Amino acid sequence: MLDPDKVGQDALITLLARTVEYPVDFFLVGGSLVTQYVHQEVIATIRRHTTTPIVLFPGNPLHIEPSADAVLFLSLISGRNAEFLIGQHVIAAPLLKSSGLEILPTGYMLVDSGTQTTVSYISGTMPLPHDKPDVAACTAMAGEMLGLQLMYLDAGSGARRPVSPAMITSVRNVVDTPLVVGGGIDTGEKAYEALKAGADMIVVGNGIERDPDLLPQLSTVIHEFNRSVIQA
Ligand SMILES: CC(C)=CCC/C(C)=C/CC/C(C)=C/CC/C(C)=C/COP(=O)(O)OP(=O)(O)O
Ligand SMILES: O=P(O)(O)OC[C@@H](O)CO
Ligand SMILES: [Mg+2]
Repeated sequence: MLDPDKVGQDALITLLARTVEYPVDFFLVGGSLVTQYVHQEVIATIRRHTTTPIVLFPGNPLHIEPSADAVLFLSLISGRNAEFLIGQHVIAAPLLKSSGLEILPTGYMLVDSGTQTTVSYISGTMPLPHDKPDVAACTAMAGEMLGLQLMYLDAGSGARRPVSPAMITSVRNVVDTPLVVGGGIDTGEKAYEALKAGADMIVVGNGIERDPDLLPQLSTVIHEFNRSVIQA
């Protein structure tokens, strides 16, 4: 995940060069609260260096940028704030319709990580309790029944503790949609735990921003994990 406010041009180019050797599946571009509207520039830089698909991760309709490939159309189903369940979507719909972006209807679930996260504050919602996998499972089930095509469990950017393996597994067991997990994954071990518990995709932001050497470590972990799944 690339936060348009945090990625400097030089660091971005260095990171993009490293993804040639250690590829990622997608670049997520976005943030809850963006202060520098440089999505277009960040996307143009990514395009100059790779052909990896670019997916918007928007906090509100101002973050829509048609030069990306797709957008996570997030409905914040862990919360009870109508604005983030459907309100912002009504505002964004005509823009998205004419944008040409692929729309990925996503059940977005915030999970408590011990401290208040930017997303929880900005959305004015309470996250799911960290130790209640059943609540997460029922939320995801309802999201799938409503037609959402992707589930995203997020402990929030820079979370002290990531989503627990128990919660990931309980969601994995009840829905057929792909499952994305993010927030606080800053070591190879945490990435492996999330994959082993049932995540199909992991999102890493702060960890790689802080330590670019995490990228090769994660790449190794993911390759080893995929190899072990193929052999089993
Ligand atoms: C319908 C459209 C286009 C937008 C609304 C989308 C909704 C409902 C968003 C849900 C709530 C929200 C504010 C999500 C933002 C998720 C996000 C991009 C998180 C990235 O992390 P940050 O919270 O920015 O991390 P930092 O605190 O590290 O900057
Ligand atoms: O920055 P981190 O903690 O990796 O979190 C990424 C993403 O899941 C945040 O929404
Ligand atoms: Mg941010």
